[in-house]
Parts: sequence; C-alpha cells; structure tokens
Amino acid sequence: MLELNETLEAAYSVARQMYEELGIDTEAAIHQISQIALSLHCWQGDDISGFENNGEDISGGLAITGAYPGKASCPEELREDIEKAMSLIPGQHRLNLHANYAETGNQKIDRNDLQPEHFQNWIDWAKSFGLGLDFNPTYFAHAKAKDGFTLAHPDQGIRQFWIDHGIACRKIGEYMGKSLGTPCVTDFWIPDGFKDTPADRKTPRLRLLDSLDEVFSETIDPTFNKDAVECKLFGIGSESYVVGSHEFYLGYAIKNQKLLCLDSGHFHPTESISDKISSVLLWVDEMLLHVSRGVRWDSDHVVTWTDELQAIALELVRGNYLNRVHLGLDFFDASINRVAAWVIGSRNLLKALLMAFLEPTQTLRQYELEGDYTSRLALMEQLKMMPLGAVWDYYCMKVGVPSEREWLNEIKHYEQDVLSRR
Ligand SMILES: C[C@H](O)[C@H](O)[C@@H](O)C(=O)CO
Ligand SMILES: [Mn+2]
Repeated sequence: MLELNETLEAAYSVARQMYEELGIDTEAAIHQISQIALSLHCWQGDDISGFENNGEDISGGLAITGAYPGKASCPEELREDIEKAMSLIPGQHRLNLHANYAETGNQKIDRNDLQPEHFQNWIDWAKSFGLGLDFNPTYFAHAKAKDGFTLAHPDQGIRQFWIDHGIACRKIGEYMGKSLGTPCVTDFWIPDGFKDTPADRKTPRLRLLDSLDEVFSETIDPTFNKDAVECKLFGIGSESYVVGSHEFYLGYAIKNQKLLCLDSGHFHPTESISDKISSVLLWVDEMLLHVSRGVRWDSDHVVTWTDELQAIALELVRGNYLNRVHLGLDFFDASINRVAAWVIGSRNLLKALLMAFLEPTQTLRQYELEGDYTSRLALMEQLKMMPLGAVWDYYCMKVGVPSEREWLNEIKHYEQDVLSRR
C-alpha cells in the first residue's frame, strides 16, 4: 500500500503529463498560485460581533444564522482561530479587520475616536506572522446607525460622527500599512437605504457624496493606505433603495480614483461580478473583490465551487488582472464550524485560481479568433475533467499544508481540544 504522499506524487505525475499535452506547465501554475494573497475576513470567526460590547444588534441589513458552539469571544481566541485556519490554507495571506475589533482595554472609546493604538495588538500579531492587514470602518451595530442611515443621514450631527469615524479609519489603515510594509486596503461599506419606496432618491445621494468627500479630503499615500468603496443593491430593511448603489460608487470611484469593491452578493441574483471586472478596470486602476456566495439573496454563504467562482478566477487570470485586484472574502456562517468555513471558502478560491492558471487560454483565444466556437466549447468542456485536484493536493503537500482528504481531521481535533472547551 502506498503512503499518502506517494499517492499524491504519483497522481501529480500523471496530471503533469496530461496538462503538458495541452501545453501547460503545472510547475509554473503552482508557482503562480503560491504568490496569491487572499484577505481573510476576521468576522467569519465570531459572527461580526467584535469586541465593543456595546449591546447593539448587528443591524445594517446583515443577518447571521446558526449557533455552532465554540465561537471566539475575545481577541486572543479569534487570533488563535485565524492562526488555525491559516495553517490549513496554502500560501501567505492577509487579514481583513473591521473597526469594531478594536481593543480599547477598559476604556469606552466611540468609533469617531478610534486610534491606531487600539489595533496595536493586531498589528504586532500580524507582524509576527508576516501578514498584511486590511481594514473596514464599521457603519452598523451602533446606536447612531439604528435607523439605517449613517454617512447619508439627514441629521448633520450624526453624519459628522460617521465622517469622523471614516477619517479615523483611514488613519488607522495608513498606520497598519506603514507598520507592516504593505498597503492596507480600507473598504467603505455603508448600509444606508430605505425599506420602502423613497420620495427622494436624490438628496441622500448628495449627502453621501459630500460626506465621502470629507472623509477622503486628506490625501494619504497609497503606499500605506488605499481606499475602496463598496456598492450594494439591497439589504434587509433597505430593499427599495440603497444610497450607495453600483452606479453611485462606480462614478465616485472613477472620478476620485478609488478602488471599487464588488461583492458577489450585492447584485441581482442573475448578475455576476465576473462580467464586470474587465469593464470596471478600464476606468479605475485597482479593485477589491468581496468573494461571497448569495443563496437567493445576499446571504453570505461560504464560498463553494460554483460556476461564478470559477468565472471570477478565469477573468482575473485571463485578463492578467491579479496585480490590480485585491481578493477579499466576505461570508459568515454560524451554522457550521467557523474555522472550517474560512478554510473551505479560502481553499475554494485558491483552487479556482489554480484552475485558471492551468487553462490553455491562448488556444481558446485562437479558436475564438478563428470563429471556431465548436473547438472552443469542446476544449472548455474537456478542461472540466482535467485532474486539477491532483495538482492542488501536490501543491498543498509541497508547502506542508494538509491535502483535501486530510485537513478536516485537523479541524476535528481543534474542535475537540480548543473550541469545545470555550
Ligand atoms: C461585514 C462587511 O463589512 C460587510 O459584509 C460588507 O462588506 C457587506 O458586504 C455588506 O453586505
Ligand atoms: Mn462585502
């Protein structure tokens, strides 16, 4: 009987030959995938609870379902879980933090007063693992966001509070970028919108425009901090109108050369963000993706091996966009082991990118150019049966990360030894 590693090597050797016949170098693809850094969202680990303990519901139209035991309830536990997840995901990745994960000790610091020092523990921890950090102001789960409006709020005082939060967060992002030597992407998503048909669609958008201009009025060196703006079609409680729609932010990002963030769950269910990338990148230098999976709505299910996931990866690789697109994950499932959720979603995105690196794109393009759509379709279908899994497992083995059939055992042990004791 072969040892597991011998089986993986043997399978890889066959896979390598099969890809070689299509003109694809699997070693080159493995090198390419090893260079990809995903930004893991901290909020999968604790259902976006954060550490403010302000007693506020999540709000903002976000909903978390499930009560799987073992949820992280302090920064130390969350970091421990992230370390575990990262040990099961091949490659060197990043962490995406929300502002409500500040550590303010015994002090009550409101969001408009947050300072870089409130994230020093995260920064020190990230440094010790060689991780980059990304950041998000938190425009929900707060008394001043209860009525569903923040930066577009009709009340000037409330608006100012949220403007100050945005300003504070950009400075925190800048500090993170400086401290860690890699730019921090600070993503602005706000929930503002109406449940029912508005009488005035215009004024809230004018207010949002003014607020954003104030938030972004200070120039920050993009070596340290890059601003992203995230659009959305609807949320729970903002079904009829979202101030920060796609058109709003597309225009804003182009005019102000901000990163546009496209979240897979933020469009009509039949609309796909994979088709938007090549258009958006004609007009802005960089983008942020929130790779997620909506089931019938923006439900933020764990990313699985869907057609859309594969289409996103293919677009990024075919268009040579990976140096212009930041890859974030955005899902939160409290009905399954939360660490496993990170691992499943992240590994799927990486697998999809590996699949894209293993595509004979030039051949497909040539068929297309010649009008030979039959050959294009036939090859696309043939590729679906190629031994991608063997290349993936071999890559995992090479970098010392458990293969597909092994990683879940690690999670089960972790659940028994750590999560179940919380
Ligand atoms: C928690 C995140 O900021 C949030 O998911 C946001 O990115 C979003 O997608 C809201 O629907
Ligand atoms: Mn998102």
